[in-house]
Amino acid sequence: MIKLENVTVGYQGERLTHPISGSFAQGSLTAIMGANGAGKSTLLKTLCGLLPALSGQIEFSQPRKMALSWLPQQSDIDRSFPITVFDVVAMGCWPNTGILRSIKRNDVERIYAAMEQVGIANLANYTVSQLSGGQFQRMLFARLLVQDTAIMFMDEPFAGIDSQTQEALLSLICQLHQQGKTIVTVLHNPTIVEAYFPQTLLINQQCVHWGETKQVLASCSLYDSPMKMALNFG
Ligand SMILES: Nc1ncnc2c1ncn2[C@@H]1O[C@H](COP(=O)(O)OP(=O)(O)OP(=O)(O)O)[C@@H](O)[C@H]1O
Repeated sequence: MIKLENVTVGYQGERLTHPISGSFAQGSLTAIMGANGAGKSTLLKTLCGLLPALSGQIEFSQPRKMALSWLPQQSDIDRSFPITVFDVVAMGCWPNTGILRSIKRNDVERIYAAMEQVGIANLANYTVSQLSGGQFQRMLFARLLVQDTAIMFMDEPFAGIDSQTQEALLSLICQLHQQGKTIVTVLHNPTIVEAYFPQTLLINQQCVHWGETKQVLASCSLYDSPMKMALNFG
């Protein structure tokens, strides 16, 4: 479980969000929603420990370092770095092996199994600059599968990908949820959120809604206009 008590996030002391209190239960599947610039990515980075909270407390029921993995926004990643798909997916082993130790045969099998599961085993020797957006996103999911942590944070995993890849990745998220993972995903599309995500955390500077997705979306007065809602939570 991850418990938040009056947590605010932001930069240089300037808070982006209303204080957030509540918890991500073990095994829950939650969407974080809010307008552009509302602080969703900042909240995710704060939960991961990459940024300090401006105020409040975040408590993990297990040591955070080994328990979580993070799928960053594609725009946060330098795709010109000369590294192969295999090597990126192999980074999922680092929490267990350390950066400098070589991976074992068993790890290589896990890496190939993960690439197979997301349909990119044939791209193992490609460099990341040679991948399409959807292939790149599948690669990041393969790394998450290798990391195999109890908690998974994902930042806009479907941004800029085709509907077939989106379906494949949504089905993977559902499988991971069924395996008991705690999954927190930043998303913009209310139709996907309503169909697949039982819990929603809606944030902006003035208020926070957190609970069952239907109730959270219904509490938003713009619920009848998904597009308006995605762009302008108020
Ligand atoms: N490193 C940084 N230093 C200062 N301000 C930042 C930094 N990173 C982001 N911001 C600002 O913080 C605000 C929130 O950014 P964030 O990326 O968390 O929003 P978001 O809700 O994820 O938005 P989007 O839906 O557009 O991805 C934005 O106004 C952004 O300009």
